[in-house]
This record gives sequence, structure tokens and C-alpha cells, in this order.
Amino acid sequence: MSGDHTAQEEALRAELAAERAHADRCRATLDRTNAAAQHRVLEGAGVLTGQHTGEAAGEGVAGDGASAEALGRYLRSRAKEVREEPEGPPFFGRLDFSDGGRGGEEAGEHRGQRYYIGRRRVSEHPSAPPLVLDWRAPVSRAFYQATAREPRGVRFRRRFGWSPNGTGTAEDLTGLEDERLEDGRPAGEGPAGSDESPAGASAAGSALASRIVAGEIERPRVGPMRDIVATIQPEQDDLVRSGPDGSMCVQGAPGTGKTAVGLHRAAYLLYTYPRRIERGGMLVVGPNTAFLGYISAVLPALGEVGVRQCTVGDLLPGHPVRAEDSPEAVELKHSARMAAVLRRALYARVRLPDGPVAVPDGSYRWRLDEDELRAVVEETLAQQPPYEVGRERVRARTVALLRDQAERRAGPPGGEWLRRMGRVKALSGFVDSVWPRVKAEEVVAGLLGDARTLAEAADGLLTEDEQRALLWQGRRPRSPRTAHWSQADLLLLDEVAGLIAHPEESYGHVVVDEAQDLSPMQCRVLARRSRFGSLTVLGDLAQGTTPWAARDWPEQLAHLGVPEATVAPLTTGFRVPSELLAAANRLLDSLPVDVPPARSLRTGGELRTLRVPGADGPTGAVAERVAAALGREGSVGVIAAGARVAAVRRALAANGIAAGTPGAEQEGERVTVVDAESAKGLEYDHVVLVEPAEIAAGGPRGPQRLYVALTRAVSRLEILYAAELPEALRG
Ligand SMILES: Nc1ncnc2c1ncn2[C@@H]1O[C@H](COP(=O)(O)OP(=O)(O)OP(=O)(O)O)[C@@H](O)[C@H]1O
Repeated sequence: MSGDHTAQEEALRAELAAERAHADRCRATLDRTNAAAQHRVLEGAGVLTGQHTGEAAGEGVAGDGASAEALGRYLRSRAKEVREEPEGPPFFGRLDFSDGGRGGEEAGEHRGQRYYIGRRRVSEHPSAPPLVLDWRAPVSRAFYQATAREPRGVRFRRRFGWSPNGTGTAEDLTGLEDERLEDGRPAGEGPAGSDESPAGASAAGSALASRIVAGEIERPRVGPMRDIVATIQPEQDDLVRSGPDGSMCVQGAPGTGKTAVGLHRAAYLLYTYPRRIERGGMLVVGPNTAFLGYISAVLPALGEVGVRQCTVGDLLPGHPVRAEDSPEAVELKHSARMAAVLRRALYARVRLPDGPVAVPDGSYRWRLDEDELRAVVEETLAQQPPYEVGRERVRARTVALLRDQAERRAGPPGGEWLRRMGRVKALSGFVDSVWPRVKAEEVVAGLLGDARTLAEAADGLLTEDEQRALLWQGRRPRSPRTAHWSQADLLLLDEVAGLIAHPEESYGHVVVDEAQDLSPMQCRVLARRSRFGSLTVLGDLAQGTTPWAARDWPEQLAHLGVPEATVAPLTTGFRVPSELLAAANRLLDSLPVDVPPARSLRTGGELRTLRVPGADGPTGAVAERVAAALGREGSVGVIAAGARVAAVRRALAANGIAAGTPGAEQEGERVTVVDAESAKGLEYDHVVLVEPAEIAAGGPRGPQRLYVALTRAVSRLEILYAAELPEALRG
């Protein structure tokens, strides 16, 4: 027996040594290519900006000075990217394809091949077979999808374990885990002693059959979100790799990996459809800066540094916000009805002609009849083009009327004549009178500042009370330029600007996270900026906490401009252990949304409730509980109602405990205090939840906010309370 054992250890050692040698080779290649790339881009940038002579990297690329400078800027920033590309394990998986029998047939062109799979392709020479394939390459898909039941031509799959704090050098490779996916066929050189999971284990059914996957899922969380590229699960992989045509919506319970899927999908699309997506631009939209800070490192870790990540607010016109709306006005300004009111207000500027127009042409005068002019305006209105386009269309069609007359008189006129007629004062004056030039600021200020204008635009859409709530009372500006805009007014300005002309800024693909929380007007901001209507929409109706949060997906998707998007559920959770999820699922039952409950891949969660009487009791107990939690590994999040957050911070400070703000924690800072609303999308190993009844009672969406708070813990949830616990948490 012990002889067997030693032989196994020997085999494993030899196997590890071979894999480490491969890792060394990859590392050396990476170092070489990075250094060369750096050198090349810096040289190129130097040449272009005249700092260098010699090899002219930019010659023939940038003809003039301005574009040479732009290209130089680009190259320098590219050099910076190369420097910033994070180090890490060069590969995380290996696939050996079958070379005979049915497996060989299934393997097709990959028959008998061995591939390493990593975050990026590693190749010594463009014509040599790569040392490592990119995880997004089509063949890598088998790594995520192959199972013993459906091996997809894969004979053998290996996962690599790397020491978590290493930089991916050969010594950091510490473990191997092998699966033989084809029964009855020996795994060749697979080490007898490696950490083998049962051949029958399917990747889908039992992710935890792999210790490396389990370790990744169970690991204590510290710092920002990480990529999951080594452990993407089959149902997630399906979503990550679905094509860019049309749009997709993922309804996922808390911790099922929606955010992770969205970010990996972004990386996948950029890699697979570079022309369409990279050139068109990729936009990732998140709910707040804390969340964006938390997710900001994932795409760069996957090698994608050119993606814009922002909130909807960041896309709006940059006017300073100097006014505050009543809650009623805020809700109205976020509602879909407002879009209809604004459209009417804008097109109310268009007037039908009220008489003929005479156009002088040298000593002659052309005459345009009221009827034909009216037809021009009416037909243009009916076509519903963007306002600016409409204006130019009216001008062009009026000139065409002149052309017809001229043609009848003296044959076809020349191009020069047509251009002159287009600019003639009488004609421009006519265009200005029926289809005046407008600015969004003017339209919105005109609407909110004048009861009659508003009444006309809102007729049948808003009640009189609602109109009163919208009207500027004391703060009527003298001109639109001096208007004091509120945050919600910026939505109105963007809407009108979008009706006047398509926004210049638009994207080839947009990933929207926490999409359930967007108002119809916010959805429209994104719809306007999505060039091809290609969106990945991520959310959970049960976590809708804004006053306008969606209750069903079809309506929300329509506001986003993609009513045809398919809705796919994710229900397997990777964060909240089942012990904690049980309480959250009880609360879910009482929420007014119809979503499937989550089940968890994780167990071993600890739930404690601690009664601390007195209104300040729970706050008073926070410091002691946090201090105790700090005795264990991982991050600690203290979640409380917004009104209590300041007191909780003071209590911690008084006890010498430093606490950060979400998404902006300092290096090594393990404690974060966060209000229930901003906790969305975040996670902590240990959560101290302060006075849940107070969170649940915070407005109509309080229970949803509590649901968010209850689903942030990776391992332990401690509830401190004085007021009676919400029903789901009793017992
Ligand atoms: N396949 C996976 N392998 C390892 N970890 C995973 C996997 N999928 C998700 N996770 C981890 O589970 C946690 C939850 O993922 P994520 O934040 O993407 O979920 P979510 O559905 O967006 O949650 P929420 O609805 O609460 O915002 C993260 O720590 C993520 O890294």
C-alpha cells in the first residue's frame, strides 16, 4: 500500500514539474512580448511626436500633424496599458482531446490536441501553435461545458491550483485536479495521484465536485471583485457566449453571478466581435460609484481596458445641479408619461404656415402657396424624424418646390442656384417661422416655467395636481441659461436633446447592471445610446428599491428599446450560504414580484440574531460585534438604514475601529459601513445588520431593501435589533 502511495506521489511530483516547466516557458514568453510591445509603442509614440528619429512606426499611418499627435497619444496610452496588465497565472486549465473512436470524431479538428487555457493567449511566434489559448476562443468552450455525459471530444480536463497570493510564477502552481471525461479510455500521462474527481461528475450538476472550483467559491472576500474566468459554470457560460444580435436579460437571484456574467460577456463580445463591438464601443452601466469602484478591476484583469463604466447620471448633460425637486415631482420626471409631454412640448414649436411666401431671385419673385407649404410641414411632421432632421427636410422640400417652378419656366436649374435658394433670407425666414431652431434647455425651461405651455403639452397625460407639482414656483429663471436645474431635470434635458438630434455618444453594446432600478426615463437615456439595440440587461426584480423600480421585465425592456429581448433566469447562488438564504427566501415570498427563489451552492453559513434593547442599543453593540468579526478572515460589512449610518460610524470610531466607504476602501481596510440602499451588488464575508425593522419600514420599497441587505453575506450574518424583527427573520 505505502509503496503504491509513494508511486502516486512520485507521479504527481513529475506531473507538477512538467506543468511548472510549461508555466516558466509561458512566463518567459510573456515577459518578452510585453517588453517588445512596450518598446514598440514607445518608439512609435516618440517618432510621431518628433521626439525620435529612426524607425518610423507611424509613417504612412498618420499623414498630418494632428492625427500623428492623436496616434502618438493612443500609442502612449497603449504602452501604459501593457505596463498595467496585471500579472497572474498564465493558465488555469488544460484540455486533451481524444484521438480515436467516437471521441476522436467529436473532437474534429482538435483530435489528439492538447490545449492550455488562460486569461490571454500566449504565443512564442505568430506561426507557432500557441502555448496558451484565450478562454474566449471557441475551442475553450469545451473547458466550461464538457461533462462525462457529454464530453464534446474531450478526453481529459485538468484544472490548476495556484497559490492565491502569488503572481503566477511556476512555484505558485501548487495543485492539479484531473477529470477523465471519456469512460474506459485511460487518461494517458494523467498522474495516478492527482486530485481526481469522480469521472461521472458533471461540471453542471456538481460544481463542488471540483475542489479548486469549491475553493474559489468559498474563498474569503477581500477588496474589489475578481474575475471568475477559471470557474465559470455551464449555465453562466451559455449567457456569456451568446451572440451580440438582439438583446438578453438575465433575471438572477442574489449572488447568482449576474454581475460576473455581464462583465465576462463584455470581454467575450469585445474579443469575438472586435469590429462591431470594439469599434462601436462598450458601455457598462452600474447603479452608483461605490458599485463601479467594486467592479472596476474585473475587465482590466481580463485584458479589456477600453470599456467605459459609469452610472446613467454620468451620461446626462453636465449642468450643475442647483435645485431640489419634491418627491412627487421627481417621480413624475422619471415617468414614461413625461417623455410624451416633452415630445408634445417640442413639436408645439412647429407652426403651420399662415400665408404664401415670396422668394426674391434677382429681379424675379417666386411665389410659394400656403397649401403646398402646409403639405411640406404636415408630411414632415408625419414622418417623425429627429427635430433637427425635420428642420432640414422642410428646407430641402421647400427648395424643391422652387426647383419645380424654375424647371417649368426655364428648364432644370443648376446646383449653385439650388444652394443659393436654400440660403435665401426669405426661405430661411420661412423655415425659422414654421420649424424654429430650438435648444433643449429652452424647451424644458419653457415647459416647467409656464403653466399654459405645460397645460397644453400635458393635456390628457398629467392631472392638474401633477402639473402643479412640476411647475417652477419661486425659481422661475430669467432665461434658460440661468435656470437652476434639478437632478431629474437633467433627464428631461437629455430626452429633449435626443428628440432634437441623436446623441453623438453611442455604443455598440451596453451592459446594464441592477436594471430593475432604472426609471422609464433612465432606460430611455440608455436606449438612445445603444447604436444597434444590443444590450445585456442584468437585474433582480426582488431587489428593486427605487420608487420606480420595475415589477416585470417586458415593460422595462420596452423602455430600454429592446422589447424582444429574451429573459433568462439564474438561480444557483455563489455567495449566500443556504442557511442564510432560507431567511431571505421567506422574505421573498412576501414581496410583490414573481421571481424564482435562489438555491445556493454554498453551505456552512452562520446566522445569529442578537436582541439589544433601547433605540440606540443595536448601534451601541456594533463595535463589539465588529471587533469579534475581525478576529476571523475576510471583510466585514455593517449595513444599516441610511439615517443610522452616521451614528454607526461614530460608534466604531469611538472604539478605534477604522471603517471605509463602499467601493473606496483603503488598502487593508476590512470594515465597511454602508446604508442598505448602497449595499446593492456588494458582498462581505461577515455582515452585521443593524435594526432590520428600521430598514423594512423605510418607505414603500423598504422590504426590498431589507432583502438586499439580507443577501450580502458570504459566510456570516449577525442581526442586531431592538424593535420587533420582521416576520421572515423570526424564529
Ligand atoms: N462561477 C463562479 N465561480 C466562482 N465564483 C463565482 C462564480 N459565479 C459567481 N461567483 C461569485 O459569486 C459572487 C456573487 O456574484 P455576483 O456579484 O456577480 O452576483 P449577482 O447576481 O450580481 O448578485 P446581486 O444580485 O446580489 O448583485 C461574487 O463573489 C462572484 O465572484
